[in-house]
Amino acid sequence: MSLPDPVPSGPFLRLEGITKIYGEARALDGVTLDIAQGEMIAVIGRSGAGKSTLLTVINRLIDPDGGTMTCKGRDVLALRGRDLRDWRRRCAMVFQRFNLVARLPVLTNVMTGRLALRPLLPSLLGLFTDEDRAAAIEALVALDMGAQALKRADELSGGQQQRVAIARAMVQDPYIVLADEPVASLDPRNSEAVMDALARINRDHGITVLINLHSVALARAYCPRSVAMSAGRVVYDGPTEGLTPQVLERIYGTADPDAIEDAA
Ligand SMILES: Nc1ncnc2c1ncn2[C@@H]1O[C@H](COP(=O)(O)OP(=O)(O)OP(=O)(O)O)[C@@H](O)[C@H]1O
Repeated sequence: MSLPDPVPSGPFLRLEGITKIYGEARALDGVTLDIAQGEMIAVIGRSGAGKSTLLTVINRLIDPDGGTMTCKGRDVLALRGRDLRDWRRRCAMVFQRFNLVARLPVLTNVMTGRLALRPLLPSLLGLFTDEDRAAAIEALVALDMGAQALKRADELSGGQQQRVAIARAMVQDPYIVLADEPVASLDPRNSEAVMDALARINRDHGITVLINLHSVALARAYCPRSVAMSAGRVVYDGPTEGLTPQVLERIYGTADPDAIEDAA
């Protein structure tokens, strides 16, 4: 899909009335959201609130049952074939479990992000170009992971593996990185390194970042804007500093940070 170059402000992605129903569960229930290019947004809320579903609908891994989604005015839900593949690579996902190939070198893992940019046959054969290699090294260096490039992925700590996954997302040349609980399985030091990496790609490369987080403290430290979900609905959308104890009580039923982490 050929979109105009990203602009620094104004709605980039617009969701209106997005609904996703699984049997009895309304995973998303009329979600309306405007996202500007270059934002770094935390998505918070209790377990089952719809946070993961929101990211996968944006990426179009799943399609909603209702509502509209536009990117710079273009109907994202109408994209098919090559345009849809292009959209998915422009919305790079980062998962809690990294999804790296354990026995392959870090560099190869990152280069697989480039496969989405290429015709199917070379992709199937896993053939990488010098350009792929250069892009992968550049992304690793940008995230202070250059020295690890030739190690096997499973030799790295969880935080380092997640930074490799972020480098892999970067070489997809994304408009937006959708990170689904990227630090949920990491200790505080590694969580910070991963959040720093996401903040860096946001700040230095202008990539919009949407992160599902269990921790309100991390949202406060890294994300100027928070979107809180409850039962598939957006119940708060505004500055993260506006998450007062009263607002948290409304979102989680408690304002106690430990109880919030357990509920999320
Ligand atoms: N594939 C599916 N089939 C059936 N129900 C689903 C499916 N995916 C999600 N749901 C339901 O949709 C609702 C929202 O789930 P979702 O995973 O988006 O929540 P979440 O906020 O990301 O939760 P968590 O923080 O636990 O990951 C839940 O009730 C969940 O059980």
